[in-house]
Amino acid sequence: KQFKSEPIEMDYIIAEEIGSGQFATVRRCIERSSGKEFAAKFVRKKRIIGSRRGLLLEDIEREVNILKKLNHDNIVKLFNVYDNGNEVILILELVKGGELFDYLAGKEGLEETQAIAFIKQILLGLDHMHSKNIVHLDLKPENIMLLDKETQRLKLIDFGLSRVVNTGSDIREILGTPEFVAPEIINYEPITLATDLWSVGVITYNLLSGASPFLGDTKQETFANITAVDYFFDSTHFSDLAQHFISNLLVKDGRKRLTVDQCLQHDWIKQNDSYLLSETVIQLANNYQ
Ligand SMILES: Cc1ccnnc1
Repeated sequence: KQFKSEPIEMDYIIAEEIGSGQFATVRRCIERSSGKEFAAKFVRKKRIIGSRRGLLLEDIEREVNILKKLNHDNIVKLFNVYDNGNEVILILELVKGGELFDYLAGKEGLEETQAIAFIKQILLGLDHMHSKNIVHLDLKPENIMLLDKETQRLKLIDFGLSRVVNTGSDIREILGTPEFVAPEIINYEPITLATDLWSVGVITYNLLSGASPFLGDTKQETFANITAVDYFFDSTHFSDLAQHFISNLLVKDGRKRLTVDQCLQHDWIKQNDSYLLSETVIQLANNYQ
């Protein structure tokens, strides 16, 4: 038995719904023994083979096994797993600040320093995953949450499509969300760690401009724009450094894209370090006046 079979209500008080997706509902919960808050992700199991509802146990186990391997500030932590027959319930770290998607809504893009701070955290979480040959495959603002409204700390939360990419087993499955998928996904070519870096390019474009570089009126149009790498920097939202960063990620050949390490060393990301350091020095100086 790999998941706990006693009723979850024995150990947790189940509270309000805080998120829901195609196959899962997330509710805030409180651990009875400690009073600590967590997120309980109820993942529906497929009852009938072929039915569109619910996930196969093997797919749920894949997400659990991947989460168990990960331990990083920018990745949601997994604490426990229950199986009540109809659902598998993941007890996860509670992330309360809402989706990056909603934070972006209604804005015409973020200030460059804010976007850099967000992308840097996504890259740090990705660096941890890629160091273990784990690829996310569904990076998008809906799957990135703010820890809380005050701090600007982010966590990657959904590993339902994540895979371990190792030499040999080349995965070729249509996955992910049209706007954010890389050309190799559409062309049914082997998926590599670089597949995530394409999505980082799309998300960066999105954070700076509020727009989506490849979005068409239909899924087919979006796919055509992606495989043609047909996008442009239409407006004043992009500094030269930002354009250089993005255009070295939105590259058709995955082998030619920046790696996570190269992204973290890129001047667009590094420039912010000096900005943050100077801000800190100014704060300290003010405190001593
Ligand atoms: C939606 C969600 C998922 C995981 N942790 N907190 C909130």
